[in-house]
Amino acid sequence: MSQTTIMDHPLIQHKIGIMRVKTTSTKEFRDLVAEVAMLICYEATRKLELSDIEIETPLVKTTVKEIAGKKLCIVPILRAGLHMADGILNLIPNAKVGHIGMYRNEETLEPVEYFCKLPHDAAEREIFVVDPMLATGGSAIAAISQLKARDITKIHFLCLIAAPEGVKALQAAHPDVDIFIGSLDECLNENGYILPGLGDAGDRIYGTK
Ligand SMILES: O=P(O)(O)OC[C@H]1O[C@H](OP(=O)(O)OP(=O)(O)O)[C@H](O)[C@@H]1O
Ligand SMILES: O=c1cc[nH]c(=O)[nH]1
Ligand SMILES: [Mg+2]
Repeated sequence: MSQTTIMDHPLIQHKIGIMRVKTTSTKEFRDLVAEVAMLICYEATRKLELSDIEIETPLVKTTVKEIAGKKLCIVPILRAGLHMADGILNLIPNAKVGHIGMYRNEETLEPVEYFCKLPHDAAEREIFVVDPMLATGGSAIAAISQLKARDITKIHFLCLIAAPEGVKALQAAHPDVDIFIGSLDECLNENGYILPGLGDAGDRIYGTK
């Protein structure tokens, strides 16, 4: 049974609050994307399986835990997801990274895919799809459908900000995918932007507006 988890950690709420401020600089915004992604990843990896290994401390032999299998893969949805992936790689540096390029048509709000490159053994991996914004849900739904078409089954979705409309659509389209959300906002506006939101995440990360 999949779950939707909304983060209530004070650090996440504090940092997302700074990201919402329109005068927050590109550099600070970018740094915060990586930091909040890392904090959400901490929760999203809570159920990873562990196995026992024998080691020697400087004093005795003992048994310690390690992540079983070590088959993880982060899949950022370009562009804005890219910097979330960088933050998460600080926590799980040996994860492989796949990329899905997707942008929203500004009039129809439909996602347009322009790139997909995944590790050759992606179907054997536990996948963390990352994108800061879940608005209508179209981009996340299309990206996850693309993964499932390649026989990938163990999928989690991580975002910084979600609209209720997007959460509902994603849950309906992919009920098997766990969703981790930094902040659940109020609604979408008439242009498909999240309110109160933080604006266009990609533009704010890369300074393109
Ligand atoms: O839930 P949706 O309605 O599909 O909207 C969310 C998408 O919109 C943004 O990407 P955008 O299209 O602006 O591309 P960018 O990352 O290149 O800026 C965001 O990063 C998501 O991918
Ligand atoms: O509010 C929104 C909605 C979609 N994409 C963004 O970057 N921001
Ligand atoms: Mg954008």
